[in-house]
Amino acid sequence: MAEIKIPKATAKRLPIYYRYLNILHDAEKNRVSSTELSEAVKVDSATIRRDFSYFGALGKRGYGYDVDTLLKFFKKILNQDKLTNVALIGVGNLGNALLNFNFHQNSNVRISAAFDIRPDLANTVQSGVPIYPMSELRKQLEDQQIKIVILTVPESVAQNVTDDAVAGGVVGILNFTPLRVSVPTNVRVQNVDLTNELQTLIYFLDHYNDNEEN
Ligand SMILES: NC(=O)c1ccc[n+]([C@@H]2O[C@H](COP(=O)([O-])OP(=O)(O)OC[C@H]3O[C@@H](n4cnc5c(N)ncnc54)[C@H](O)[C@@H]3O)[C@@H](O)[C@H]2O)c1
Repeated sequence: MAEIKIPKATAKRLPIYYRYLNILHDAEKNRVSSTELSEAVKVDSATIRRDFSYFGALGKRGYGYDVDTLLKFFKKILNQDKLTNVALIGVGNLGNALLNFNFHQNSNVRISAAFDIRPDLANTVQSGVPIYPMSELRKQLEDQQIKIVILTVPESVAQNVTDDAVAGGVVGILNFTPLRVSVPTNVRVQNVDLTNELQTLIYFLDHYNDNEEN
C-alpha cells in the first residue's frame, strides 16, 4: 500500500473523497457511482475515475463503487486507522488558534506537544496540550516519535527552528510562516498561505462563473 505512487493532485483530493465516503457510510449507503460522487465533491467524474484507477480496479461498470471497500482503502492509504501525533512550534496568535482547534475531532491527527521560547509559556498546558521550552525540542520529538511539526514562529527564526526540528527527526512540516524554508530532500514542506488562498479565490470568482474545478 505504501509503495503506491500517485500524482500530487490526486493525493490532495483523497481527503475530500474520504470525508464524503464517511457521510455515505453513516447514511448506510452501500454503493456510489462516480457521477454521484462527482456532484457531491465537485470534482468531475472523469477525474474521479482516473484518480481511483491509480489504486487498481475498484469500481464495477453499472454498479459503481462499493462504499465500504473504498472507505477501508482510503482509511489505510490516509493512515486514518492510526493516530498521528504532531507538534506545534510557536504558541503565539496563530499557534494558539491552532491549539484551540481540535483537529482530533475530524481526523486522526492530534497536536500532542507544543514549543515556544517564552519562559512564561514553558511547562504550562494550553488547550490540553503541554508546552515545552525549545531546549526540550529534540528530546520530546524523539521520545514521542513525532515526525510532523506545524511551524507558527516569526519568519526571522523559521529557518533555525526548521533546522532544529529536522535534526530531531522531523520529516514533514506544515509551514505557516512566509519563509520558504530549506530542508533536506527527505523532508516534505507544505506551505499554508491564507493570502494566497484568498487571491486564488478572487481569481476564480473573476474568471469562472460556475464552481466547477478547472
Ligand atoms: N500562513 C498564514 O496565512 C499566516 C497567517 C497569520 C500569520 N502567519 C505567520 O505565522 C507566524 C506566527 O504568527 P503569529 O501572529 O502567531 O505571531 P506571534 O508573534 O503571535 O507568535 C509567534 C510565537 O513564536 C514564538 N517564538 C519566537 N521565536 C521562537 C523560536 N526561536 N522558537 C520557538 N518559538 C519562538 C514567540 O514567543 C511567539 O509565541 C508568522 O510567521 C506569521 O507571518 C501566517
